[in-house]
Amino acid sequence: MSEHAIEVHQITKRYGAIQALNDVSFSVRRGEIFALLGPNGAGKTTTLSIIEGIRRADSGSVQVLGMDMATHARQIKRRIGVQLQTTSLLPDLPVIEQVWLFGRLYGIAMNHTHALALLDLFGLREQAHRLPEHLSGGQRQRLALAIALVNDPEILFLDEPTSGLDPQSRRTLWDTIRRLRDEGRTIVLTTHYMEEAAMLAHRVGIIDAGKLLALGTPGELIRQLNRPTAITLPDIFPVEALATLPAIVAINREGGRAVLYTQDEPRSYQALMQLAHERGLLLNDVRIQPPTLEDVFLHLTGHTLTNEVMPTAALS
Ligand SMILES: Nc1ncnc2c1ncn2[C@@H]1O[C@H](COP(=O)(O)OP(=O)(O)OP(=O)(O)O)[C@@H](O)[C@H]1O
Repeated sequence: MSEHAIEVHQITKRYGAIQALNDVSFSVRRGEIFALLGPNGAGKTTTLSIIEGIRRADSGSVQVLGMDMATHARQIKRRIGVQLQTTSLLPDLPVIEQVWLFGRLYGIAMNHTHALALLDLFGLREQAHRLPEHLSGGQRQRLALAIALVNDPEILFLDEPTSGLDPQSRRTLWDTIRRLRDEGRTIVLTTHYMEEAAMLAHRVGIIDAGKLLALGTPGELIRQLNRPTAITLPDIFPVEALATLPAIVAINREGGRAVLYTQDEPRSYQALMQLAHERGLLLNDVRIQPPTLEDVFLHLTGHTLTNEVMPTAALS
């Protein structure tokens, strides 16, 4: 059995004059959470829908679970789950009936107990007889996930699963996604939240303007950037003393703060603490800022990922 759940080879896609995808290739390993990270219009949804067999690429090929999408779409579709956009929920159907309906589309006759058990997994038992419009945003997203699982899929596709959610709902959904992957499923998601890719995904593909620009674990992508970490502290040491600290590549002093740029944060930090100890100075309010995926994105594209900043409460 191939270690890859998905292999995408050189896919391209045009919509009239718009080159939505340009020679995109990557693979997704079995059992990983893979995130396609990019801004609006980058080509994330197009990529996902081609892998799901909803759209066709103009050229290139896609293998899913060892089968070619061009020849085995039916077999593949039985083994994957696609999270609907919540706007695609049927407005007049109570929650539990939505689950039954999608089960029937897969030829699965779910009984009441089975459907309730699925809703239970997503904390939706009490909402079973409500209409979608009476659910919160987070509950609607969880219902869409529950529906994507009716056929017990091996691969789950989630298009911007936490878009528009508040920080608490977003964290809850991250936990749910991790649990689904712990059950052995492969998860492919798209996001334009840098923190979401960094915290949730094993590997990330960075996509912009239809091109896949980089691929790797968040740690690898950040390390390849080879940028120093910034250590900000009160400006209480002479610059000559700071310059003797190991691995420091630059020092800035401004507005009562000193910023040390280091290639080896643990070594520099330890030596800094030692320096404070030797001089009998108390060192508090020290901030450490390693480079982030946002820096990687900026470096690759020359522009920022998104104007929409995730509230920091989501990270606390
Ligand atoms: N059906 C379509 N017809 C014409 N252009 C399209 C169509 N679907 C997408 N596009 C264009 O193709 C490009 C890629 O769109 P796509 O939806 O794949 O990006 P995305 O990264 O998923 O963005 P978003 O997060 O906004 O959905 C965009 O320029 C978009 O406007």
